[in-house]
Amino acid sequence: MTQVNTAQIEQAVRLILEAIGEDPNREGLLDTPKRVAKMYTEVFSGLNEDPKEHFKTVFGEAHEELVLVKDISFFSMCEHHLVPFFGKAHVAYIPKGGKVTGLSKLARAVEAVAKRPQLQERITSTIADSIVESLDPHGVMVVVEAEHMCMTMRGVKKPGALTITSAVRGVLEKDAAARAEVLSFIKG
Ligand SMILES: Nc1nc2c(ncn2[C@@H]2O[C@H](COP(=O)(O)OP(=O)(O)OP(=O)(O)O)[C@@H](O)[C@H]2O)c(=O)[nH]1
Ligand SMILES: [Zn+2]
Repeated sequence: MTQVNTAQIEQAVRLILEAIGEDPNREGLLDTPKRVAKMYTEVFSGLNEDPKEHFKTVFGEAHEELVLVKDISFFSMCEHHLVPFFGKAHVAYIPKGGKVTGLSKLARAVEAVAKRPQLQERITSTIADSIVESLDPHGVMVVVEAEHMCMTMRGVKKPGALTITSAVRGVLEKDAAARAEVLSFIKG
């Protein structure tokens, strides 16, 4: 497991504060480097986690129809600007051969993948591929909707703009009606 170098983060934050013309020794900022190091340790904790680990929990249930956990809230950090993007992930799969995983494990996998410097597209496809590799299901569909702070608080400044990404695997790739059913459940 990679250990986060908090001393290095603290040093870097002090340098950034100096670089913007702040005084890192003024009272209000004294503990800031330490707080930021603690915060980064938390928000990047997914770097130490393999989402597939969570899918080791399987129940031998003969359910070979849709399972959808929707509205899984997540917070991630855009790898280009290191500011947050956040929203909801919807994770659907059709189990095969009695490989049904715990419902919370789908949300745990989202957390593991989101808590890294990320791209929304990569979050979406990594979750889908982890389910395929671990559970070998009939099909998977992951839809992620998020607002990117780098598009709202800075740069192009478009608050409310929502980015939607999807990753579809297996039978859901070919079956438009099944895909539509998943989408209708997500919307409903
Ligand atoms: N595809 C994708 N792009 C992202 C994501 N998060 C942020 N971006 C984009 O990454 C791009 C980086 O563009 P650059 O031109 O290198 O950086 P920039 O000058 O800060 O760009 P602006 O945001 O347009 O000001 C921007 O268009 C962001 O909107 C993401 O999850 N997926
Ligand atoms: Zn960004």
